[in-house]
Amino acid sequence: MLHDPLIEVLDKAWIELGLVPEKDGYLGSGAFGLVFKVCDQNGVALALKIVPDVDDNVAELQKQMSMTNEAKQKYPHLIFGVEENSFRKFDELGADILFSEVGNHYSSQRKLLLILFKSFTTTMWCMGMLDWTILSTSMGRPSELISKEHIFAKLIKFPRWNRSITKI
Ligand SMILES: Nc1ncnc2c1ncn2[C@@H]1O[C@H](COP(=O)(O)OP(=O)(O)OP(=O)(O)O)[C@@H](O)[C@H]1O
Repeated sequence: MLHDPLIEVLDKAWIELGLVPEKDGYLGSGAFGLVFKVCDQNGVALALKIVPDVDDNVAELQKQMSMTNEAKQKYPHLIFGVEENSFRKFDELGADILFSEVGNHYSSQRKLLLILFKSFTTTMWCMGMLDWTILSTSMGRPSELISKEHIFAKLIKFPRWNRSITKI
């Protein structure tokens, strides 16, 4: 039978932290570990991350714990917390850590924010083009119509241009 040190880390973490594994609880994997949904003894869902003891994984996990704690102090509503005293190191096997929330992991939030940001900049860009088109159409009209008032009348519909109207 094959021996996988990560399975041993998982077993030890469950026992030491008094956790109940969730059926189909696999949440995902990152660059250096696996994450599972588990429940504490009060039935509260938590995310358990385990890493194998290869390269600097264990040290990285410890670093992630301190950085998460620092970030949580600064932005309590944005960051998932780490459960107190949940970091365990199992010699030559790996380590674990327990995050206090299961939900939209920050990587999916990051993707959502990126999509929102891209749509926002595209909209702004299109609106800028629209303003520019209106402005150049106005400029192409007979000179008696190219008055500040005429352009103003067109641009006033676009309040964000109000500041630049004085420059016309
Ligand atoms: N608290 C959580 N709630 C729900 N899903 C989570 C949670 N934490 C992690 N996950 C899932 O597990 C995956 C791996 O998370 P993990 O923290 O190991 O990696 P990462 O943040 O993507 O990158 P890195 O390996 O660099 O830390 C995530 O992409 C996400 O799908």
